[in-house]
Amino acid sequence: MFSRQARISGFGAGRRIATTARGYDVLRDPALNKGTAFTRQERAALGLNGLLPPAVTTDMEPQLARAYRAYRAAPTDLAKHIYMWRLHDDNVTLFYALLQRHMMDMLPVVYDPVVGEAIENYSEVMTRPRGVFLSIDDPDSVEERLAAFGAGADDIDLLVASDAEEILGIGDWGSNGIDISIGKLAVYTAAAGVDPHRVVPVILDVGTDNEKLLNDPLYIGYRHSRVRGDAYDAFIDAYVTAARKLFPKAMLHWEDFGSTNVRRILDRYRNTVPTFNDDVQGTGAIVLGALINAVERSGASWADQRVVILGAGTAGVGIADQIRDQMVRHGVGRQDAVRRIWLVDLPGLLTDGMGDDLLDFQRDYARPEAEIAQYPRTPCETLPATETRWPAMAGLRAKIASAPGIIDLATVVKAVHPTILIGTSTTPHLFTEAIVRDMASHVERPIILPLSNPTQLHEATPMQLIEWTDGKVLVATGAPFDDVEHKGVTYTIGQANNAALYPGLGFGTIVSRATTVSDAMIFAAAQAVAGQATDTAPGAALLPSNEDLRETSSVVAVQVARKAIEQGLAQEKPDNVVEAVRERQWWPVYNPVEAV
Ligand SMILES: NC(=O)c1ccc[n+]([C@@H]2O[C@H](COP(=O)([O-])OP(=O)(O)OC[C@H]3O[C@@H](n4cnc5c(N)ncnc54)[C@H](O)[C@@H]3O)[C@@H](O)[C@H]2O)c1
Ligand SMILES: O=C(O)C[C@H](O)C(=O)O
Ligand SMILES: [Mn+2]
Repeated sequence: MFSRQARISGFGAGRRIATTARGYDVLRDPALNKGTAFTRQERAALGLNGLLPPAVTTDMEPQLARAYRAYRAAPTDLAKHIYMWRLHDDNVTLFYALLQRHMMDMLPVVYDPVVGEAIENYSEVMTRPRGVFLSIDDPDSVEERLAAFGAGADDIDLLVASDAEEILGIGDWGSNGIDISIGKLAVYTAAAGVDPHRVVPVILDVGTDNEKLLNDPLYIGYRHSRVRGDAYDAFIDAYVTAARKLFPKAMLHWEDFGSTNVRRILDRYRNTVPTFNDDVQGTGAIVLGALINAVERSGASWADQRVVILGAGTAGVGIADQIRDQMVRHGVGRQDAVRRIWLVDLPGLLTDGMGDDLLDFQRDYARPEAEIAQYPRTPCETLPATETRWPAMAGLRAKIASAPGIIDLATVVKAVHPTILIGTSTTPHLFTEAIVRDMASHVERPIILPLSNPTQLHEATPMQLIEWTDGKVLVATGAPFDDVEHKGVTYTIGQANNAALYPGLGFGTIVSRATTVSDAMIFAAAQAVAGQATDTAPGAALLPSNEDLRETSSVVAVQVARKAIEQGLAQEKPDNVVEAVRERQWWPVYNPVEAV
């Protein structure tokens, strides 16, 4: 990703870079390269005369203009994504300066939704490898491979790792999933100012069950089915052990694991390592942020909410846990709070009769059989036999599909009259007009969050929800959507994507060097995001705009670091947390490069 030839002192603007590199070695190092922005003195000292055209453009503007033109000329979103990462190969500073200037345009190209397309086509997208590839085929080499990255113990703040079993809502993409670790880290830098030279993207290749990849001669990963069980756990442990040893100050971020592994991994490390799972906790917290504002605007109280969640996997139950805790904060008993949440998945409403077939983190929410005995059952087709992504849920559905049949979403909505409906099912169109109209007929301001990424997987579009509820809905979505006009009101759609939360959560953890990431730190992050969407006019978004991501993330980081200090988890306790966050932020500005 960058070379170690450059030793960088200080943070942010004004730091100096000293290098022993000369000539092409300077230009080929994306951390050092400034292209035409090298001054005449730097060109002379670094042996660049003759290797650059004569124009000297130290204020970056002409470079930004050139790069933006090239970006616009790329014919498709995927071509734009590839262009951006080629630019990054060339000049990291210019990449982030461009991204920051055109955040609303470019974030969806570098990150979600286009990152999903890039992962599906990664053999075309990959040019220069980025990050670290670890393999379960060679668990003894984990430390050696991480060490090959070339960073010292004090050089790394953050690692993002994925085993790519459940990328967004598009399933298993094996080693191609390195691009989600890379994309998440780009957002950390663009949003929060995490130094892009102090991070490591990691892919944990445990094989893939994706037949398409296994049969693709261009596939870049290991060609065998996913390894599970003890060997899997030992491999994860080898990664954590090596990462902790080599980079003892770094935070570990987990991304896009499958629902049968995700909680076990999180629970194993959360009390001893500075770590969080973005899909469980980051998502839970950004959704809670949106709901804090939605419930307030609905005029109802937290104690009166009834919540239906479609898709009871990693994200769905992560969200349920945050909602449960929020109800408890508002005086509801824990068991009562659990009873106000209904989880619906492939087998329909989850009930306690499903017993051991449920995933461990779902069990608390299973409805008592006695309660649902009278609910009508719907016979339904089972999934195609090839469906392997959710064996537990698909198996349960197959068991009950024809007799007695499942209790489907429409039935649950009819019976429960939810105030909040959330979609994390990876399946488009499941919030049908009939279901939404039914919900809206029983509640003044239905709160509906279709969250399945990428865009085309959303359970409904904001335009549909606004139309079907005649503008009464309070809506936020996982992917970015344009404003919707309805009866003279402009509805701005807040994006409930964890990208608005995890960068600040991670940066606050880094700045305070917290030893763990506590529930209170996560709640502080949710409150901090919610507090920044203050416009309550009709149609106003429930969350702050991504245009303001730097601002939002800074506030989140400050609140998270303060909470870590307050809870005694911080190893660094600056008197002025705001100043400490500001000082540590990396900005895409050119700094002087000195020859040594
Ligand atoms: N907006 C965000 O910030 C955000 C964050 C995390 C995840 N997500 C999205 O949420 C979705 C789920 O992600 P995850 O990590 O929880 O995946 P997961 O695999 O852990 O969970 C998906 C669940 O959906 C269920 N499901 C599949 N088809 C269904 C159907 N037809 N009806 C009901 N349930 C069905 C599966 O059985 C599984 O339990 C993805 O599309 C992902 O992109 C969004
Ligand atoms: O990556 C995203 O856009 C959000 C989330 O982490 C997801 O898995 O969908
Ligand atoms: Mn994710």
